[in-house]
Amino acid sequence: MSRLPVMSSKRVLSTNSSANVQDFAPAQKRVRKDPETDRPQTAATVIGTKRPAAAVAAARPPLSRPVRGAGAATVAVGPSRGVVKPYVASTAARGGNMKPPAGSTAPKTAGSGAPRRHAWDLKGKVSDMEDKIRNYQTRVKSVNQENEVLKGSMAHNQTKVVELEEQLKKLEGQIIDYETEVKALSNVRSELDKVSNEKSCLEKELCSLESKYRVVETLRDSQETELQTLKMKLSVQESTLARLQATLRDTEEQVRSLTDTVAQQSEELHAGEMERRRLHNTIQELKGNIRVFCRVRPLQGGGLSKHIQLAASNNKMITLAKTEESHTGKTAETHKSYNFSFDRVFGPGASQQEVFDEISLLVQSALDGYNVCCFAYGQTGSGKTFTMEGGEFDDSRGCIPRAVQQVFRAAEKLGAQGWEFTFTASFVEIYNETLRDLLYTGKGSKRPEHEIRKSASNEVTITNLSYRKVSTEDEVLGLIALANHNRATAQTAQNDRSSRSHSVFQLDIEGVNAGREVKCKSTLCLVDLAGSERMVKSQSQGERFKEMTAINGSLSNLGIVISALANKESHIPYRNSKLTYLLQGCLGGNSKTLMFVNVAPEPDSFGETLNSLRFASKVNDCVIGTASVNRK
Ligand SMILES: Nc1ncnc2c1ncn2[C@@H]1O[C@H](COP(=O)(O)OP(=O)(O)OP(=O)(O)O)[C@@H](O)[C@H]1O
Repeated sequence: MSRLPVMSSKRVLSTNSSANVQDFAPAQKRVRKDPETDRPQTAATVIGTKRPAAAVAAARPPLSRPVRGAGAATVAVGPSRGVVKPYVASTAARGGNMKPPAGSTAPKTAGSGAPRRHAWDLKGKVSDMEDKIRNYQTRVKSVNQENEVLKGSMAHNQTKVVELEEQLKKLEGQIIDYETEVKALSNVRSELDKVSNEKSCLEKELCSLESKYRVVETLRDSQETELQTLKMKLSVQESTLARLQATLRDTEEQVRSLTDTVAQQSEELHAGEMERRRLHNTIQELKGNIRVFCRVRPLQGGGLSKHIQLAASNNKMITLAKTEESHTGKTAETHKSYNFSFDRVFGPGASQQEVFDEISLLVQSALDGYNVCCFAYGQTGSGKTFTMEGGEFDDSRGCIPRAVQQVFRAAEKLGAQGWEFTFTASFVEIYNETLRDLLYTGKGSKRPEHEIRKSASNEVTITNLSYRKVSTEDEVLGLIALANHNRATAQTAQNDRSSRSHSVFQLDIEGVNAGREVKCKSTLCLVDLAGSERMVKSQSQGERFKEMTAINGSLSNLGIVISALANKESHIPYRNSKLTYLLQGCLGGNSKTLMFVNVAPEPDSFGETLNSLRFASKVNDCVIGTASVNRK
């Protein structure tokens, strides 16, 4: 690591010269290198012999020799060997390191050329030895000093070593830290790689985005241009709008005034509608609350009937004329004619529409809140069903479908004036004084029985009868078809039954004008009566006798009721027959009644026609009291 501190040992080593190292090297090694060591130790063998003093003095080394020059010799003369080496040999081996002091006169050793002491010069040798010893002592002292220095240095170095060890520990800790850091850094590096990958991806994306941006910029520029154009257009439009707003304000003002006018006119319209109803009713009352129309059926083979004459001057007279043979035989024949006057007489050529036009005013009265009852009276085959129901084609449709159509159309028109209507239809047959629901759709075996009930508010209802809510003309026509189907089923079981039963179609009408808090309620009742022909008692037997009794009873009671109403009798015998009981609400003071007397033009029906016209004439003479509207 470059951050590691430089070892101080280098400095320590630099203080010691290579010579010093050699000086303090082990003595053995240096001895081996010394050539003097191979030489025979003659000096040792001559210890104790005398030598001259001068020689000794000459052989003595100078005292001022450098301490370091004797280092190796000190080791060489270590006490472990017990051998004293000659100083000369050791110093000679050192070369230039041990320089003798200048001016020294000591005899040279054999190696260096110094004079050798003679064998006898023991003193000189001793002196040399003493010199050597002193020299060695000096050197030992200096070595000791050096040793002390070295010890101090060593202690210092040891301290340093401890310090360095501590530093080393620290550094090892640091290394661990650094290694951890390195690991972390390698993680960082991998992260960095990832990031750099991501970066390159992002750069690519950026490139594509930049190209897109350029496209968008182009687009923006074009849109800005467009925007400018639009702004210009907008300003034009704004000025137009301002003009239009001014116009709108004027128009709103006009609308307000028109709304006021409409409200005023609506008031007037309502008042007008009420006035129309009042006048309409007045007219109907002037015409009579019970009216009788006579209708002559065309001859089945075509042509004109001879015995029925209709007044050409008006359409209210009918004359029955018959020429009979004289019973006395005095005259060839007797001419008898019977004149009858009705509210209206329709000849064989009268269309269904012409007939309906006359009763449509009464249908309007039903919508205005008056009970209306319209029934057809006449012998079998005289045209009652044709008048009331008619045929399938539009032209031949009878009073019931036309009345239904008128009711729904008128209700729709009145809706614009705030009226809302609900309609309930029922269709019932009275046969042999028994009621039968013609709108029944269940199993024949489970047909319920019916009773006529009168509520506290004098409303007549039939128990278990189907009362169907209807809202369209088609729904009602569907119910009429269902009723005809039910009648036809009964007819096959019992021949010619329809001629011997009364069928009563009732449409209950309820109108509400919520805005004006006005309500009205009425019933439009359209009845196809059973054939009115009388049967000779002797010819009527069994069921037929029972039927005829029931029919005659109910028809004659109808006449009685109408007569009682006309005479304002205290008791009106409604309950004497199912027919009058059921029609109670539609007959009398609170209703408008229309009777069709249908006439068969055939000569053999003369008697029945006469009877029918007589009955109708009686009814026509009745003036039933003023009808009151069912309005709240
Ligand atoms: N005004 C008329 N114009 C043309 N055809 C008529 C007219 N009146 C009745 N008819 C025809 O005469 C026939 C008998 O008429 P319708 O069935 O209406 O008599 P009805 O009195 O109802 O008889 P019933 O009492 O048996 O029911 C029918 O075929 C009918 O189409």
